[in-house]
Amino acid sequence: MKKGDSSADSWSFSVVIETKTELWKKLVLVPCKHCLEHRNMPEDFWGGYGIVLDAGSSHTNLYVYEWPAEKENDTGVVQQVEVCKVEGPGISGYSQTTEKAGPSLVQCLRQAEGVIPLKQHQETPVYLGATAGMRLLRLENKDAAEKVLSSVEKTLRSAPFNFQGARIISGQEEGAYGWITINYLLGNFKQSGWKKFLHSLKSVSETSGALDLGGASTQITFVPDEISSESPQNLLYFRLYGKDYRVYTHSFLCYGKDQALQQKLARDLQSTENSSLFDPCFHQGYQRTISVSNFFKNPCTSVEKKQFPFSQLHIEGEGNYEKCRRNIQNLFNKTDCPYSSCSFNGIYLPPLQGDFGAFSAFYFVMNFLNLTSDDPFTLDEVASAIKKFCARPWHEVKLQYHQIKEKYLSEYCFSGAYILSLLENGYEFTTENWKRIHFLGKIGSSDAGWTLGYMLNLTNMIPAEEPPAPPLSYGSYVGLMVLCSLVLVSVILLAWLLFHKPKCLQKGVV
Ligand SMILES: O=c1[nH]cnc2c1ncn2[C@@H]1O[C@H](COP(=O)(O)OP(=O)(O)O)[C@@H](O)[C@H]1O
Ligand SMILES: [Ca+2]
Repeated sequence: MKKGDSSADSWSFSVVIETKTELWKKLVLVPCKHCLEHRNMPEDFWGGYGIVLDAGSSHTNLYVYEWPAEKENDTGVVQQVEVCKVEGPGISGYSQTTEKAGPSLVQCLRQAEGVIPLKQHQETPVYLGATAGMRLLRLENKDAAEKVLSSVEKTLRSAPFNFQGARIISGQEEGAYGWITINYLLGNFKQSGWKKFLHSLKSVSETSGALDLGGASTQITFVPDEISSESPQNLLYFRLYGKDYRVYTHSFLCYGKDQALQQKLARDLQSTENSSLFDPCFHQGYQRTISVSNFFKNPCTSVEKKQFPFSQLHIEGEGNYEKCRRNIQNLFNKTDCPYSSCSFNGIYLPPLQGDFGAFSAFYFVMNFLNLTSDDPFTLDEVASAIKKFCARPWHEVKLQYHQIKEKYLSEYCFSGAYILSLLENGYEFTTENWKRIHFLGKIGSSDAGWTLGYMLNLTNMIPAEEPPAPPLSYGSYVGLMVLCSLVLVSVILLAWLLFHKPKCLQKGVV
């Protein structure tokens, strides 16, 4: 397979999805020495930069990562040094003008050129991973999705970096790489000292679960207490630093916050005979008009398609949080569950376990609502804060937050209510384990998201086996030598005292 062939999903990736037994679908991190050769990367790859473009449904972000020259024996050494938000929509927004998708990335690629030293440009790998917006476009119009990918590939190949592929990643990968990122940044994979000792007593290491909310999909990934083989497509197996991890993951397409709103509106439309609608999830006084004909082209709403005697729908806000929650609840089908336990829509979910890092739109929304403090808010406090915000009239909200984009501002009430519905009704977080959700924007200098995990894996930076202990540092070596010398001198002194007792002691003279 040729380098950079974006049509192949697994050509040079050290993550390969394979079915090892009937029961396990395994996502194995292969310790592949040869991977670097396959990817035309220099052997002395350590000490450099890597670029990942996160082509999300709403927009594309370019991240530059840097790692030190020494292959350190600890996690958390790879760091984000730059992020650039691409102007305009996500690449799936170029379905009508596919040739413009690639050029939209040029400005951020130039910015990366300024950050990375010139002599390292050629060896710097660049990857683009597209998520749910492109998964939806592929469902709606495969040809347009391919053209968009070709356009971005063309642009990335013309940049001075080492192009490594532009592809649509699966929801399972998105969940897995998000989980890898946050646990890598939190230092959960490699422990030292007492922490390592404590963890070695347990069969499974303590890791943090990952909750990712995008515009078009949402992912939940964690290590459950007991693993059942009921739903193999939700189970992944990793071996990292010599430890096995059995991870549950699921990605819900159409349940990112933008598509969830589209789904909600599509349902509301079913019960209206006229061209205007009151919506409890928008502030009182807020108005929006949507085109009905475009609305049902989207795979997330197409099942609700029917003929309407009007082409424009006029929406008016009511600002009623409780009604909004009831309205959103209809998106989660909790009736049929073919497994021992489910989240919604008949999808297996094992009992929730441990702490969770909630990032991307989970963080953006909760941060806007001032609900992300270190001393976590209770579930009741969060609900009443969102209720209060939803009840504020639109003119007042707009006046106070005039600097915020109207699209975001007008939807924070819906988004807050949706986040609570997803977590409380969808995944069934309770008042008790709500405390274990931590809303994270960054960990250190790096954004929480799937991109770092993706790059760490593709550059083979997380080994399957624990690397041998490093040689001692100079300081520790000197310290050890001094300690040995002291012990040796003490032993000689003690022996001398025992075998050559001073005469005064031998004669019992005091
Ligand atoms: O500052 C912000 N405030 C509120 N929402 C934001 C902000 N920045 C990004 N978002 C939202 O976060 C979500 C990011 O989703 P993304 O584009 O990654 O989609 P995907 O992961 O489903 O492909 C979108 O809904 C976007 O509108
Ligand atoms: Ca995303």
